[in-house]
Amino acid sequence: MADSAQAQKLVYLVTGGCGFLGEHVVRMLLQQEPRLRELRIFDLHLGPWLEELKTGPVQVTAIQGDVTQAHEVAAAVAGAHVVIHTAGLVDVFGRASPETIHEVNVQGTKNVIEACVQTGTQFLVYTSSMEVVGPNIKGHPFYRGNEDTPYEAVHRHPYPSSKARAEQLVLEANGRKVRGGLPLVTCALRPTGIYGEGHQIMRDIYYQGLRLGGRLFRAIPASVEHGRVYVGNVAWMHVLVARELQQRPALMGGQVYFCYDKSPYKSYEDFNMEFLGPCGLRLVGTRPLLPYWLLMLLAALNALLQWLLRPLLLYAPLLNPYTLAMANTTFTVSTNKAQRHFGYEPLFSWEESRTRTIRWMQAMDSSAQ
Ligand SMILES: NC(=O)C1=CN([C@@H]2O[C@H](COP(=O)(O)OP(=O)(O)OC[C@H]3O[C@@H](n4cnc5c(N)ncnc54)[C@H](O)[C@@H]3O)[C@@H](O)[C@H]2O)C=CC1
Ligand SMILES: CC(C)CCC[C@@H](C)[C@H]1CC[C@H]2[C@@H]3[C@H](O)CC4=CC(=O)CC[C@]4(C)[C@H]3CC[C@]12C
Repeated sequence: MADSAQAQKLVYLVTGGCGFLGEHVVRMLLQQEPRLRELRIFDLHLGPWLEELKTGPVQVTAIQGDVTQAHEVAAAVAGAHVVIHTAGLVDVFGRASPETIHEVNVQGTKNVIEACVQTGTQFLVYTSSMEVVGPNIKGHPFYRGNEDTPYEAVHRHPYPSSKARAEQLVLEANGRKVRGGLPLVTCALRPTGIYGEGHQIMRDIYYQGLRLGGRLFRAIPASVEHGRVYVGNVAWMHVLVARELQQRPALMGGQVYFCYDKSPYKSYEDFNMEFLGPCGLRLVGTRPLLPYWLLMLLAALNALLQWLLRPLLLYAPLLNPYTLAMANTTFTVSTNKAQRHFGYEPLFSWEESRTRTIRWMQAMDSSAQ
């Protein structure tokens, strides 16, 4: 008892802890980080599921706050040993303005960095994205690349631009002196497209398929590979990187790591069918049903409609020029940098990741009926 009381001494803060990834990070920390004394969960919207966590041995503190408000961030960070900054505005559908995306993703990250410096927090893990690399606007493929693969990263869309700028700020902050004189140690994790329990886009595509009579129509050639990674493994990587950053600051400080696991390389649609298929949906066509030029036209039309309707309503379909380019450009990673630097191995096999995701979708399905 005395031993475990002594061992439980660390305070962690997870920003965005009620989001899709954030919730998995929170639950993973509670399961896998025995040195945890207090876990602070900071989010704009707090989830009701937090209540059930408050009965465990770790003190769980829910903080409703906004990363764009420097004073709220500083108050949450004060006294924390480690910050895992997952909060962000994930919008590639034109729901939010470019200014708002920048404010949350860039200014929010600046506020987190400054809060660490001012209050003396030494370890900061940032959830970046594959999108800081690509796909770029020229549609160049990134085929099974790693952290050192040369690639022309060119951003125009507000989301990847904001993630790239925020990642740069986090990496540049590595080594800054925090209050008390110790150096800040930072690193960034770059997930590819995350899937798993709680994935909103998968849910949307599933309901779209149901509306279309249980069918989805192939839009992208099966040969275009899109990188995907299971949310449980992304969460595990966050827990491990946060722990090991404290042990190996010289090696890991200022580094970026792609998030990867054993999920197969497939096209975006074929990959989704691994889960949607067992839920009764069918992907129609071995080749795209519409020619690419027509899809581009439809995507452009959607963008025009979004602009025209904006004063009246928010029209934000899945298909727009940006999402089409994303889905239609090969972007996959093949790396072992996380394994080499901090001993990462996926916690969940592909079979388990798949089963868990299917189980979640089937439960969603039965609760909807
Ligand atoms: N979903 C994906 O496929 C990928 C996501 N990422 C990154 O992972 C992180 C988490 O993404 P998801 O969990 O998918 O998104 P999400 O939208 O489910 O979670 C983001 C969380 O941040 C919170 N948040 C947003 N604005 C905030 C603000 N101003 N102040 C405080 N909290 C705020 C939201 O309330 C939400 O709970 C993001 O930084 C995203 O850029 C990176 C790669 C892929
Ligand atoms: C109807 C179209 C032909 C298919 C649309 C699919 C798109 C909605 C998705 C294709 C690729 C996705 C993105 C990708 O996985 C990388 C991402 C990384 C992030 O950091 C956030 C999410 C996302 C932008 C993801 C969003 C949905 C797609 C664009």
